[in-house]
Amino acid sequence: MTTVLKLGGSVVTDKDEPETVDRAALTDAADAIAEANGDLVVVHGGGSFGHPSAAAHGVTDAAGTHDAAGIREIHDAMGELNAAVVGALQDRDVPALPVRPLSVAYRDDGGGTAFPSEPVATMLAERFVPVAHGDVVAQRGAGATILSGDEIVTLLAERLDADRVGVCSTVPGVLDGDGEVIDRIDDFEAVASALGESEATDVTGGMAAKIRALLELETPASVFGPAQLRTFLSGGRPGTLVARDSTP
Ligand SMILES: Nc1ncnc2c1ncn2[C@@H]1O[C@H](COP(=O)(O)OP(=O)(O)OP(=O)(O)O)[C@@H](O)[C@H]1O
Ligand SMILES: C=C(C)CCOP(=O)(O)O
Repeated sequence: MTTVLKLGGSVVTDKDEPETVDRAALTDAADAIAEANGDLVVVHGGGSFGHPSAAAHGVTDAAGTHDAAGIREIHDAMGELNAAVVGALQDRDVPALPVRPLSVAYRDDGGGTAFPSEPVATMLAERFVPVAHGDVVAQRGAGATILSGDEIVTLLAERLDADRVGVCSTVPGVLDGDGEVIDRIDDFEAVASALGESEATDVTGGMAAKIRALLELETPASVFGPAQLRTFLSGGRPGTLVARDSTP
């Protein structure tokens, strides 16, 4: 059983304070992951590390830069957060290892992304827990652009033929216009009017971009909040199920 789990940057950082880890939330998430069984790939987002730094350099998932110092700054900020996540997991005896996208992933001039999955698959085969993150990556014709953790989740889930996909964000699921959790989404347009951007600085499009990415997947994905992480990791389906067909 292979599970790909995204830990939202908004969960593991304080999105209102620049480059600040939310230690309590990260500890809770690491405790839940330490109890999980099966092959697990963790991907985390940018939160108050990647997003402000990308915004400061005018870089998004569509707008690139050739400023090498700026690219390094974004990558370093994400490296710092990645070290905190890997460290919290290793502190709980989870055999976590960092996976840094800038060194392996790239985009073509149409924005198509390649993320070689062999290093991740080999880590899994050796019983490690790979921990990748949203990052800045080279893009042909554009310098470098932002690759979101959500897109990495979909790319790795496909390449690794994942059985389960979970996206843990600060919200208990995707909310409708009345603030109620939507049980299931199989069509973007049906929910588009309720989907917005993130409330914090976010260069990759918040919930709307997340749902678009997850609807590309063959494997159904769950979107849920931190309080439901254990439920998801023990086989439950909390929050919103994003599934483009009738697969359960
Ligand atoms: N209909 C909606 N339902 C739920 N959340 C929504 C909705 N519309 C907009 N949002 C916003 O989307 C945010 C989640 O997207 P965001 O990209 O910030 O999360 P994340 O993946 O946890 O963080 P990061 O992008 O840093 O990894 C929520 O915190 C909320 O502010
Ligand atoms: C902003 C950077 C560098 C990463 C974005 O990843 P996301 O938070 O998953 O959208």
